[in-house]
Amino acid sequence: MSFKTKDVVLSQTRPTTLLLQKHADYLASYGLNKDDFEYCMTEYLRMSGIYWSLTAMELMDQSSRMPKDDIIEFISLCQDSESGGISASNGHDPHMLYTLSAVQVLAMYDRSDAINIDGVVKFVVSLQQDDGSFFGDKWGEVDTRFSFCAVMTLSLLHRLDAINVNRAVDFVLSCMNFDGGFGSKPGSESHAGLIYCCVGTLSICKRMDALKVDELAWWLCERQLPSGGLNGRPEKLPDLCYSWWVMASLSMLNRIHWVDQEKLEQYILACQDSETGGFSDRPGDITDPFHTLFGLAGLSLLGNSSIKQVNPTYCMPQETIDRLRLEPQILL
Ligand SMILES: CN(C(=O)[C@H](Cc1cnc[nH]1)NC(=O)OCc1ccccc1)[C@@H](Cc1ccccc1)C(=O)N[C@@H](Cc1c[nH]c2ccccc12)C(=O)NO
Ligand SMILES: [Zn+2]
Repeated sequence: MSFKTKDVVLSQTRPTTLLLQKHADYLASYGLNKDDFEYCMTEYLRMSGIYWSLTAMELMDQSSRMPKDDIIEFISLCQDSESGGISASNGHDPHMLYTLSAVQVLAMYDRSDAINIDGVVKFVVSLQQDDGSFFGDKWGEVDTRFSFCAVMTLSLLHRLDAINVNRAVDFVLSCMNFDGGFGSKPGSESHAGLIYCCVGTLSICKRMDALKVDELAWWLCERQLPSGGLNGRPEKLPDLCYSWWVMASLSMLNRIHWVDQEKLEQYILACQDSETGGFSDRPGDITDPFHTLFGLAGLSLLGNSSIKQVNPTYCMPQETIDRLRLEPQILL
């Protein structure tokens, strides 16, 4: 009987060095062709796409190639005057996810003055529920992702005191599973992306004392496969973006040495496309700005000195977090 572990095999002809200039050129030209099919199909998450591209360019010290004034004008047009929330594109519904992406972009540009900050605070506060959880928008979906959006958005604006932080933490802790991990709601199965959101929430609220650190770190390092890549749950295929969700979590837990960092770096480098530039989820797949950010951010966490330091809690340049004098907790 053979047990076939779901994994990929890295080819002998894979990239083994960082193609920095290719990635900067890829992101600088991405989305310039507004008629492009992919550009139109991703309008629903445009604000996040801007955050991924700008953060990646910042980490490569190439953000001067981004259209700064157009981006800032786009963001101010996306704020809903009635709710105070920000939408992914003009005319779309305001949502926690895109309010966060917009505030992250403006924080990097040091231009929070381009939006109505009190409006953003009002929007986030309006979505907190009695049990401490947060809706994503007025339609009422609860998910620990939105707890993370809430505390990240408010802390970037130095307005964390506007919500009930103790209740927010209590809800996140009510989602902790026997394996030390977290899901989207109480009783949901552990998932690396949601673990990243819950650990990040506790890091910003300085409540990491409540974590079952060794059980959680063990579950996280178990995500690594023979290829060196990481998956998001047991039995799943490796995916580059999970390198970030898992490693950023281990970084906050001060357990990053629990994964084989050399093999992980090989997997990340293998996800580059030497022709188009950019990173994909697995070697040979089509690249996109989302996986390009998380490939670069992952290499930064592994100590690649040709990439600027990234903050594991905020997934933003450390220099931005330092300028804002934010001190998210990491375990010592
Ligand atoms: C909505 N998204 C996803 O569902 C991706 C899809 C995917 C990519 N590779 C495999 N699947 N999955 C994903 O982000 O899962 C990780 C995750 C899940 C929940 C919470 C946090 C992270 C992606 C977009 C996407 C869609 C389709 C293909 C590629 C990217 C997405 O927007 N993820 C979010 C996840 C996230 C990161 N930080 C957060 C903070 C708060 C809330 C969410 C996030 C993001 O990166 N926001 O900036
Ligand atoms: Zn992915």
